[in-house]
Amino acid sequence: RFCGAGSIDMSLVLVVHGGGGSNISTDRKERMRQGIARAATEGYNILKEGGSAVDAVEGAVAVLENDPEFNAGCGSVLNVNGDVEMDASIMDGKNLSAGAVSAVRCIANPIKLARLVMEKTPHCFLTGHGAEKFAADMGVPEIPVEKLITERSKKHLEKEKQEKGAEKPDCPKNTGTVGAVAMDCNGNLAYATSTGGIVNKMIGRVGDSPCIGAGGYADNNIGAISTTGHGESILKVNLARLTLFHIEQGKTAEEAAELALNYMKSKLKGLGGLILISKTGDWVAKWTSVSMPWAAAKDDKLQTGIDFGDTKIVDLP
Ligand SMILES: NC(=O)C[C@H](N)C(=O)O
Repeated sequence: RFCGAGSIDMSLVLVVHGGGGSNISTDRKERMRQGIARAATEGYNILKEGGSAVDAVEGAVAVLENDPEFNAGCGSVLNVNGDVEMDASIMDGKNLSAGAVSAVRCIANPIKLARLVMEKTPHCFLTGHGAEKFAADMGVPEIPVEKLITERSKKHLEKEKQEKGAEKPDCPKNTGTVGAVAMDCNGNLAYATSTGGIVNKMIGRVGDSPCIGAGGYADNNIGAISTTGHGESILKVNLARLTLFHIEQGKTAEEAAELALNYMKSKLKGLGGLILISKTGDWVAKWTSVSMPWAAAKDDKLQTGIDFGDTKIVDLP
């Protein structure tokens, strides 16, 4: 079934997140809320024009990678060397096709490279030099690293080095990882997640975001999910697949999200968040971190939030 404009299916759903983390300053909050709303609207419009769930999550995440407020693409946090190494992954729930890249540098949109890995290679995960060579072969422009580094990310690294604070599972400071989940007019599900990782990380550190089953998962028979938070904890519990497992066991999206996040918290003191759409089109945004910017577009309404209980709803044009 192709949905062109004019045959708008009300089951279209697009949810995005801007990373589970600690307190966000008031003016940054406003910029993040605007960014997250822009990304959700972009993804939802792709769905309304008949685009696939994969097109929508890629489009929404690319908007957030290009927004310097978020820890992905431009605005990524810096590693111990003051360099940017980015991770991203994407998955098509129709056939479980997946693509991921890790530790990539000097490209604007890691999520687009992850999609190319999914569609143009027999593999599902490329890393470091190999991923960069593949990007060059695919004609993805190389950009100077300075274009990805912001004043805020430089200050963030400086402060982190002074405080010598290694990221603790119970206080993830690195808000701003981005993700999206979508259901298209054919009922297909997809997810995309992209991040700069955690500030002051070791060179070559890979987090949960590019790992299928940890940073996200999509299966039309169950649901689509993108996660954020303390990467090492998320990897250890396979947070995305664990959440979907609970849905397979008959839990609602809400119950599944709560069970999986609470498991990570009780077992590892790991905090984080997730966005999820079940195969029935129910969606949820949940977090155990202090905050998580999120936005959801469905039935031509846009909901946004950052802290607990601050949801705003507006009509989409
Ligand atoms: N804020 C985040 O979501 C960070 C990401 N999960 C990582 O550990 O790389």
